[in-house]
Amino acid sequence: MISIEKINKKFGKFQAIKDLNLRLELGKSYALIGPNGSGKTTLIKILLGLVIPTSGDVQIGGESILQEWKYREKIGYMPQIGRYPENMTVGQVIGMIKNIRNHKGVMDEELIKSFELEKFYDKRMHTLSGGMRQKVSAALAFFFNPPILILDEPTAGLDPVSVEILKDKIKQEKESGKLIIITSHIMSDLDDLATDLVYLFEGDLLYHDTIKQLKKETGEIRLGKAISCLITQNNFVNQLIKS
Ligand SMILES: Nc1ncnc2c1ncn2[C@@H]1O[C@H](COP(=O)(O)OP(=O)(O)OP(=O)(O)O)[C@@H](O)[C@H]1O
Repeated sequence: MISIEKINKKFGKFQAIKDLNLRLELGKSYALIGPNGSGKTTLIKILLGLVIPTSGDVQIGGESILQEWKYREKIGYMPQIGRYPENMTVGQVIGMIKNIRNHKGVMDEELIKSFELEKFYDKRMHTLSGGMRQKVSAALAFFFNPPILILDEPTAGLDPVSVEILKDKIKQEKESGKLIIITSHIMSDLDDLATDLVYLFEGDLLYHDTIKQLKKETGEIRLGKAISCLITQNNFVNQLIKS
C-alpha cells in the first residue's frame, strides 16, 4: 500500500534519510522506532507531504505522492502535539474540519463518544489539558475513516482508562484491514499494538521484519528486551567495522 523507493533526504550537507526502501501493507501495524535524530519524524513528514525527499519516490496505492495532495485524504494523522486555532471551542474545531473536508462517506465518531468529547465541546482549545488535547487529536485522526493511520506517540499524556480505549480502537482498526504506523517510547504499548518493527538508525533502515521474528531471533519475549538486544548487536557490529 505504501511503497518507499530509494528515498534520500538531505538538509544541507546532512543526510537525514539514506537510500530507504520500505513496503508497508494494509492490515499491519508498524512500530516506527529509533534513537533521537534517527529520521522518524522526517520519514513521517515525507509521507504527509510536509518534507520533499531529495531523491527517490513514495507511492501510496500505486501512485506517486510527490507533487500530489489528494492522497492526504487516505491518511489520518495524530501529531505528538496537536496545534489548533486556540480561541475556537472544541465543537467549533471539529465542525470546521468536517466542513473543510466535505467528507461524503461515513464518519467514525466512536472515539468522540468513548472519550465523551461532547462534554467539553464548549471549551476553548487553549483551556484544554494536554490529555484532553490528545483526545481531540485522536478523535480527528480516525474521524474520516482513512485506510492509513499515522500515530505519533498516541498514548502520551492520556489517563490509563483513555489509553486502553485508544489501544482497543487501534487494534480494532488494524483488524479491519487498515495500515497503522505508530511511534512511541512506551515499548509495552508497541508490544500490544504493533505487528511489525521498522527500526531506523542514523537515517538507515536497520531492521524491518515482524515483531514475532525479532523475538525469535533475539530469544526475548518482551519487545523492549528484544530491541535492546538488536541495538547492542548493532553497536557491536559498528565497533567491529570501525576497528
Ligand atoms: N529542517 C531541518 N533542517 C536541518 N536538519 C533537520 C531538519 N529536520 C530534521 N533535521 C535533522 O535530521 C535528523 C533526523 O531528525 P528527525 O526529527 O527525523 O529525528 P527523529 O528520529 O524523529 O528524532 P526524535 O526521536 O528526537 O523525535 C536530525 O539530526 C535532525 O537534526
